[in-house]
Amino acid sequence: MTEQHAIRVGLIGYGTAGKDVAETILSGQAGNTRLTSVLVRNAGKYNDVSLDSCTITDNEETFFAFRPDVVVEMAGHEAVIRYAETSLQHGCDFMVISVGAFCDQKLYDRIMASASQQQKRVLIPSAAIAGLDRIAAAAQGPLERVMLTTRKPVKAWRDTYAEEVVDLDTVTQPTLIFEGNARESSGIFPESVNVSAALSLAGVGFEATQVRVLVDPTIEKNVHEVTAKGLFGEVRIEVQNTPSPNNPKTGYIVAMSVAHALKNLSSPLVIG
Ligand SMILES: NC(=O)C1=CN([C@@H]2O[C@H](COP(=O)(O)OP(=O)(O)OC[C@H]3O[C@@H](n4cnc5c(N)ncnc54)[C@H](O)[C@@H]3O)[C@@H](O)[C@H]2O)C=CC1
Ligand SMILES: O=C([O-])CC(=O)C(=O)O
Repeated sequence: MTEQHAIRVGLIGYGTAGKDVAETILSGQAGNTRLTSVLVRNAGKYNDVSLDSCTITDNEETFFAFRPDVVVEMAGHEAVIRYAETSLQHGCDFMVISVGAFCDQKLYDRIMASASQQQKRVLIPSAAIAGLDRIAAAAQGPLERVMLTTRKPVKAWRDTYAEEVVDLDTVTQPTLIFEGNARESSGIFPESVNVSAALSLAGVGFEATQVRVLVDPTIEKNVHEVTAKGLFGEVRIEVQNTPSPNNPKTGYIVAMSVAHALKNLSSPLVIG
């Protein structure tokens, strides 16, 4: 494939993970892709940022005028609500990391209908979690249990729902702050437990996916443990993600996973 045929990428959000994704594309780590435009909320904040020939804009029309093949959302639930259907209707695939927004079933159904109608795809990279391929394969047969346990250090829980249920300044022991299903966890933790939504969509859905969330002052990394049992057998997968210094809620691996998913779009070899 020549540079001329590079996959055109439009990025929504230039925060912790979005910036890292932009860098991977510019450095060639995301395969044969080209960053055409970045949609931000206030372009004036980025006057000093130079991304080769890519345009940073806060204007939706300008963003889509660059005709991206794939729009990559790295901006949060509100951006999914606002731009998923619009992206598909502009003829773009939509790669999404704020998957928890899909806990709104009506929104999810509308987005899926748009994707089918436009013959475009919604792409969900593994991001902070692992084993989605295994859970999706295992869901081909009966699955009797899929469970996620998410544990993060105190600093990852500032400015979240956790502050309503635990005193983050004094907590010394691992403390359970949520137990329920993924429909609930995706909505309660929009910035921290999107992984529960990705797991649901891979496996047994939002209601049947069980979720436990802990504030854990004894750990340094963001830990996600997936367990599942079914006809296929059993699996237990634990990831320990190094938190990004700019946003300890998010691991470095999130942008790396998006880069890998983008690379898969143009690679002759697709693994996973
Ligand atoms: N699926 C997964 O495993 C993971 C998903 N996430 C999701 O990714 C999101 C982003 O993570 P970070 O980069 O760490 O957050 P961040 O807070 O560092 O960056 C988000 C950026 O998006 C921008 N933004 C928000 N709404 C926007 C809009 N409508 N248009 C354009 N830009 C907008 C913000 O100004 C900010 O610069 C999180 O909120 C979370 O929902 C994060 C980690 C893992
Ligand atoms: O990066 C992580 O550990 C996971 C995360 O924030 C999310 O799922 O929203």
